[in-house]
Amino acid sequence: MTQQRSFRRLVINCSASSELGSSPDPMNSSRHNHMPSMDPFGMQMNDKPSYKWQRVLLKVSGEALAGDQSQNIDPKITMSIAREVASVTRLGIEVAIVVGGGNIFRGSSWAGSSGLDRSSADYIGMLATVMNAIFLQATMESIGIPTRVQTAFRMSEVAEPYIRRRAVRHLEKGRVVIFAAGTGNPFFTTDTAAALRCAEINAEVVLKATNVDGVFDDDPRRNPNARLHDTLTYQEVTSKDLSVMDMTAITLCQENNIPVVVFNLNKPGNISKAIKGERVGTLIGGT
Ligand SMILES: Nc1ncnc2c1ncn2[C@@H]1O[C@H](COP(=O)(O)OP(=O)(O)O)[C@@H](O)[C@H]1O
Ligand SMILES: O=c1ccn([C@@H]2O[C@H](COP(=O)(O)OP(=O)(O)O)[C@@H](O)[C@H]2O)c(=O)[nH]1
Repeated sequence: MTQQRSFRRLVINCSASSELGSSPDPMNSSRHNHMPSMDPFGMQMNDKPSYKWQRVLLKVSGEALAGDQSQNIDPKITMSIAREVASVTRLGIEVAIVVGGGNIFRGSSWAGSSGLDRSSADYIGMLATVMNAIFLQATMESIGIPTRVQTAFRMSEVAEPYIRRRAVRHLEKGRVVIFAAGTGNPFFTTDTAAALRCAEINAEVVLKATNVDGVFDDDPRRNPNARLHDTLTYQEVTSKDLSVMDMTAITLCQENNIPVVVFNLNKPGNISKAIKGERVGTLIGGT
C-alpha cells in the first residue's frame, strides 16, 4: 500500500515552458495563430479567411498620399485606399496601417536650415503623419470602416495613445488601426515604425505601398530600362544598397523574419491583391 504523505508546503517548479495550466498568451502568440477575429459588432468570426496572411501591416508613404503632388493630400488617393481596405476587412483579414508624413514635412530636408535642429524637425515630421492619419481615418469612417488612430506620443484629444494590447484587441474586433507619429522618436522613419509595429502586433508582413511598381535594379524614374525584381533577399537589399527602406527598417524586418512586399498603390486593385497575398510588386524575404 503506498504510504500517504502529507506536506506542509509545496514548491512546484513552473518553468516557462511547463505544461501546468500555462495557456499561451494570445497577445504574445506566434505570428500565425491569432485570437479569433470579431466583426465590428463584437461577434466572433470563426470562418477565418484562407488567405496567405491573417493580419497585415500596410505602410502608406506620405508621398503616395499626395498623388500628383498638386496638393499635400489627394482625396482620390485616400478614398481609393479606403475602398480597397474595406474590401479585404470584410473577408476577415486584419489590417493595421502606418502612415508617413513626407508629403507634408520631412525632417531630414529641413534640419540645419532656418535654425531647425534635427530633433525639432523630426517632431514636426511626426506631427505631419498624425495629420495624414486623421485624414485617412475620416475617409475610412465615411464609408463605414470602424477605425482607430493610435499615436506614438500622447495627443489624447485627437487619438488614442499607442497601447499594444489595445491595438491587438481593435484588430480582433475587425477595426482598422492607423499608427501615427512613427516610432515617436526623432532620427527614425515611418518605415522603421512599420517594421516595429508589425513585430509588436504579430502581423505577418509589411506591405509597403509606394508610387513605383516595386524594387528595381536602378531608379525607374531616372533609368527607363531599370528591371523590376520579383523577389529579393534581405541581404541583396542591404548589399546592393537598394533604396527600398532605410537600413534600420530592413534590419528589423530581417531580424524578425518579417517579409516585405513593395508595390504600387496607384494601380487599382493592387492594395487588396497585396493584402490577400496575391503576387504583386517585389517580395523581400519571406522564405
Ligand atoms: N491604458 C491601458 N494600458 C494598458 N492596456 C490597456 C489600456 N487600455 C486598454 N488596455 C488593454 O487593451 C485591450 C483592449 O482594451 P479595451 O478598452 O477593452 O477595448 P475594447 O473594449 O474595445 O475591447 C484590453 O486587453 C485592455 O487590457
Ligand atoms: O519614427 C519616426 C517617424 C517619422 N519621423 C519624422 O517624420 C517624417 C515623416 O516620416 P517619413 O519620412 O518616414 O514619411 P514617408 O517617407 O513615409 O512619407 C520623417 O521625415 C521624420 O522627420 C521621425 O522623426 N521618427
